[in-house]
Amino acid sequence: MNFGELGDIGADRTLFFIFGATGDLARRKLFPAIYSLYREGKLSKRFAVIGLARRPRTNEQFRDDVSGSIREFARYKSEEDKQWDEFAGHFHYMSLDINKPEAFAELRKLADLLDDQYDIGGNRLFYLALAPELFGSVSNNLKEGGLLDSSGWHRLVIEKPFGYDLPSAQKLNEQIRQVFEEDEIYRIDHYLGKEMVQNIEVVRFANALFEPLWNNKYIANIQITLSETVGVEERGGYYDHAGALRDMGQNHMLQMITMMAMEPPSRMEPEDIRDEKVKVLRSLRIFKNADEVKEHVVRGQYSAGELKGKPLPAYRNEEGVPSDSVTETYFAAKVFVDNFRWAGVPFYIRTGKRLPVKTTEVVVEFKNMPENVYFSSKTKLEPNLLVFRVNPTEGIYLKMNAKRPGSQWGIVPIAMDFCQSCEVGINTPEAYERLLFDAARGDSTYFTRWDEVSLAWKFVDRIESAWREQSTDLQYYAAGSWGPEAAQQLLASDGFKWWPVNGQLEGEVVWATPVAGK
Ligand SMILES: NC(=O)C1=CN([C@@H]2O[C@H](COP(=O)(O)OP(=O)(O)OC[C@H]3O[C@@H](n4cnc5c(N)ncnc54)[C@H](OP(=O)(O)O)[C@@H]3O)[C@@H](O)[C@H]2O)C=CC1
Ligand SMILES: O=C1O[C@H](COP(=O)(O)O)[C@@H](O)[C@H](O)[C@H]1O
Repeated sequence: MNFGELGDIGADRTLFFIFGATGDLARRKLFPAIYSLYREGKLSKRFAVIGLARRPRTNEQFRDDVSGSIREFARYKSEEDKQWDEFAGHFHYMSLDINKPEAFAELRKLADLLDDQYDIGGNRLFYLALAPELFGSVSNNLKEGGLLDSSGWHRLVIEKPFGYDLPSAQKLNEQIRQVFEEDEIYRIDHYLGKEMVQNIEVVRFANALFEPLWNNKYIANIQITLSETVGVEERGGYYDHAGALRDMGQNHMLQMITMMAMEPPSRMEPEDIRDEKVKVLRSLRIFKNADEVKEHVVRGQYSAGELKGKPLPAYRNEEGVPSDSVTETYFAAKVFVDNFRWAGVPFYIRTGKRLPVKTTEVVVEFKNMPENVYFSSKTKLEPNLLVFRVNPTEGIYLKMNAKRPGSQWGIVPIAMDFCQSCEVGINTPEAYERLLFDAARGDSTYFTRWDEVSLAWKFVDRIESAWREQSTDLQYYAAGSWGPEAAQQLLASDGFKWWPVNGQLEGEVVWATPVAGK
């Protein structure tokens, strides 16, 4: 299938500063992303990367690290790359302790040198792949060290978590705002870099089929599932401090709600889109008290269980997790967007570790047709579903009712299941590629603005404070199961159910993805 030209504006000349260049994020995501951009010709040839961390490394050692990371994680194979040495030559390393401001004067010298060598024009992108506690010091030291005196643009890209709650996020924001303007700050939420999350807007606003129905007259509910099979891996310390609501809810899940619920922007420009997303967050119903939280939010923690015959430990026995932890590894919630379009439509969201499958899906369940005379009493009419398959399979699934072939009035559910990842394969950009590309060309659409972040924290803080009051609400679920039973009840009490993820529904006839040339 031919998906045509991209039509994107290329990235500007850029000097990338990767703080935390010896860390996990740089290795798994950032170096491979830079490589893909280079291979696809999206990066200007006039670029350089300075890797920064405390560990000593020569340029050669650093280039070996980068090469290893690309061999392991990139979607293009470096072995087949005749230009590899040319690419690797753009990478430089400097050992630097962020807590030592004097090191930044040295960094400036290196930056000015590379700026001249690669004719970068003073454009600087500072990527902080670091613990958030260091964000303030880096920003300040960049300024004091003269790194922001170059003639081009300066952009700060920062990773989540952006704070622990609203007060800590405000403090963090004040620190970086002392140095950078809001429009120079690119806050990463990697879900916004995912192809199918970006596709939500297009499917909504480019199809006469959906937008007229996109409201409380025709939509019964919206379901968002982010399920993971993994536990907390090596991040027990961080995770136990955060929990599922802060780790996934405050950012990825609320962002997906905004994409589903926003009004059409006046233009497809970053600020117009972000303005509409902010309006959704302003319309989120904040639960009034702990009882309301209890009624609308389920939280759980995994106990020992198994998946595909493999025994799995309880969360409390994971490395770095206290044996008496009451941190949630799962939550499900019924959320309301109290505005004209969405009044009365529940948004059900759930996420958890150690669930049976890894998947991210957004399901739109349309209201059912009246069971009028046309339908025989024997026929159970299923609601229409539109599913955005975000991760790991990317695609769009649409379920309808049709006449059962050969019958008189029999009805059979049929589905169109478009598998984008099957079609596009290796050409699907990974989220970090998209986001690095956007940051380097100054497109902030898929980064979160401060007002979005602060409103999301306001919503989350209310739930967190209720949980602190009622810590006994934590429910246990066996690792490898779909979470606490109460999460099923959340929907059942409204006459709904969670739709199965990652697969077709029982009894339906699927129209496979049309394949080019067939
Ligand atoms: N890993 C992931 O998949 C994801 C990570 N994130 C976020 O990205 C950030 C980085 O995560 P991750 O890469 O996993 O973390 P790591 O712990 O793997 O890496 C941290 C990096 O920071 C460097 N560092 C620590 N202290 C200093 C210092 N004083 N001066 C200079 N460098 C320092 C370390 O290098 P050295 O010890 O050599 O100084 C290392 O390169 C975190 O905020 C995390 O929450 C967000 C989403 C996903
Ligand atoms: O931000 C995070 O996301 C990952 C899941 O991301 P995905 O792209 O693999 O779906 C999650 O594992 C992690 O806990 C969280 O910090």
